[in-house]
Amino acid sequence: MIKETNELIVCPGVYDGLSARTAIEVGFDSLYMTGAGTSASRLGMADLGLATLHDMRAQAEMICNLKPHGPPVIADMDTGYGGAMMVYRAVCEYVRAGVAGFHLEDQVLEKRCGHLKGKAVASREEWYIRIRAALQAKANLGSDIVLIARTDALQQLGYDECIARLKTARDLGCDVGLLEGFTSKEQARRCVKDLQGWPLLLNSVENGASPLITVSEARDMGFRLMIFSFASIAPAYQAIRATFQKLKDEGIIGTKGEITPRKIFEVCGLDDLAEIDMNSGGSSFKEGV
Ligand SMILES: C[C@](O)(C(=O)O)[C@H](CC(=O)O)C(=O)O
Repeated sequence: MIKETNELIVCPGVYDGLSARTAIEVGFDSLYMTGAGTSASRLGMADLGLATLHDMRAQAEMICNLKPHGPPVIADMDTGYGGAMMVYRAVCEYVRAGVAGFHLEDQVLEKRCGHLKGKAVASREEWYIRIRAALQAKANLGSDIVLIARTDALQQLGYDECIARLKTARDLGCDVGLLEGFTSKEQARRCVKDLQGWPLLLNSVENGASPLITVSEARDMGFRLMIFSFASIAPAYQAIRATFQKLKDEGIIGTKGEITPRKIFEVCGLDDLAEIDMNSGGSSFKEGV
């Protein structure tokens, strides 16, 4: 997709099957699987490097295969979960899962969300080893999976170090760059200029370390991809908490009339499934559903 268009590709962050289905219902044609959201929903754990390759691949595989020709999914690959061999294996697993693109970062293995304090990054060479391993996997599988090089070095080592790392990542053959945690709009604009000609991804995390940048601002700045990591996990938490509080206080849930069980199941493919059954001569839906 990134090679077919010069338009900014906007990906809402999804963290589970229902949030992915909801983004598809709204009409997004590409999705981002957030690692923070996967860790929160699958493990009930903070984004501190606890989600394993197995957790991430399984969630990505489910999301990528909800619809036969569903929207392409960019998935978080954190640090690649180990050294060269592990990164190689992670890329092979993401390719087989149907992932369209992934970001691979330079934090130490005991990583944390890019918008928290106290991050530590691995050496340049350690990150390049991860990248070379990922590129080998791509080449050996003949895969066009998009490799997004993400640096988290800004907080610890400053802007110039990020640009140096990203330039090398670009020269090694990464498809897209991502500088995590811009501290100003000016810095974001400057980064696009400093890496001109190479597609860059902007990670928007409201109330995180970076200023709020809108889709149209990101487009004007020249970013090519934009992910909204917390687009579903934050509102989901807000809505679930408010509802639970209402249940606790008032003894009811208070769901709007149009949100029936059937409506939720429709979002989750009810009609497609009924069609498959009927086309196969099944009778599960003869009396309606
Ligand atoms: C992009 C990210 O890796 C994610 O998991 O969605 C996180 C988002 C977040 O935790 O704020 C990150 O920016 O590190």
